[in-house]
Amino acid sequence: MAAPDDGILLRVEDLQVQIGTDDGIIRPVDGISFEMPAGKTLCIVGESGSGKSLTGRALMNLLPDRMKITRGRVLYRNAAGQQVDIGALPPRGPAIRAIRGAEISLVSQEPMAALSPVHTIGQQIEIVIRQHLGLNRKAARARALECLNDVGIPRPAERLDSYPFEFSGGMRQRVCIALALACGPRLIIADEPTTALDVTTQANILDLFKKLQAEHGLSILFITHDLGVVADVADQVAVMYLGKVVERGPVDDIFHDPRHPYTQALLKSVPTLSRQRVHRLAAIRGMVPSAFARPTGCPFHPRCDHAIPGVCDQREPPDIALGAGRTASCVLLEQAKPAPARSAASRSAVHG
Ligand SMILES: Nc1ncnc2c1ncn2[C@@H]1O[C@H](COP(=O)(O)OP(=O)(O)OP(=O)(O)O)[C@@H](O)[C@H]1O
Repeated sequence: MAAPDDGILLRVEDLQVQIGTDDGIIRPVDGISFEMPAGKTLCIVGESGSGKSLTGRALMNLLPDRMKITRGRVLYRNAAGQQVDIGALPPRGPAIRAIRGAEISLVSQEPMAALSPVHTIGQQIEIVIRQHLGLNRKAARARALECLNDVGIPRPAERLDSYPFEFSGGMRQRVCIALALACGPRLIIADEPTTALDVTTQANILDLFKKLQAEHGLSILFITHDLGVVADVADQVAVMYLGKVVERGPVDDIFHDPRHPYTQALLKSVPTLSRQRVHRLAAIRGMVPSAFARPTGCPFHPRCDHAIPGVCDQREPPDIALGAGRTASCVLLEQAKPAPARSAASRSAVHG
């Protein structure tokens, strides 16, 4: 079906992912909704176990065995301008294979796991190009060279014949990004791509994503637990907690006017140069509960300083609309008025 171009590349509606385990069924992604504007970066942020990675994989219909999408839609506007529900496609069928790796590609945290140790990086990039773009060997090699060049690998013509172990961690992540770029994708899902890297290399890789976005008009879904990374790269933010998107909106609104108690607590737990001098950091009390021990009502209520007994432990909070593209799910906000529009102020709260 042809879709009107409203600037939204991907619209996730009420998405739920279920896992059948030996101990029962769990729902690590439990009815989430958000939109990805074309050519922008959306960060999904939250603590470990909040369901960020499985959300990213569900968007590519690339879930591990025993997991499936049980509710909702992943509406993607493809290169031909048609709207496709990715979640409804057979996970191993030709339709999703034509999208995965070609229009939507994945960069994960551990480059060594994504690359074959026994093939040169040239061979690995060329095979993807030949598969999806149908180019001959010579043209595929030229395209692979262009990709290595694009991601800043020095002496790219020589490095095409190197094996992954011959690269440093940061250069290996650049190779993975080159692989993800090889077929000219429209959306890159980057799952904690800098977590395993030292701080300087991390900053270089974040700059690379920004450069590639500016040059190729890429949309990027960036999954991270690090609010410093969010402040650096995000246009839009979705905050996840225990399988739910508890707050979402433009990055400046999330940093300067967080409305959900979980977002507020996350921000208070981030060191800043000015805050370090005068305040102790506030850790969020307690732990993210196991997916098997999901609290009733609001999933955050056992750790929330503002929880109202008899309400937050009983009632699932509704998504409250707080302005354009802005929602938060908390009963405390039910009487809230839309926040005033914010200017693109600095995100110095995290950068210090
Ligand atoms: N293979 C699996 N089998 C059973 N449960 C799983 C599996 N993978 C994930 N889960 C469950 O789903 C939850 C969400 O996992 P997910 O990897 O999406 O979290 P995350 O927010 O990306 O955290 P992290 O940063 O630690 O990966 C986990 O806490 C776990 O309960």
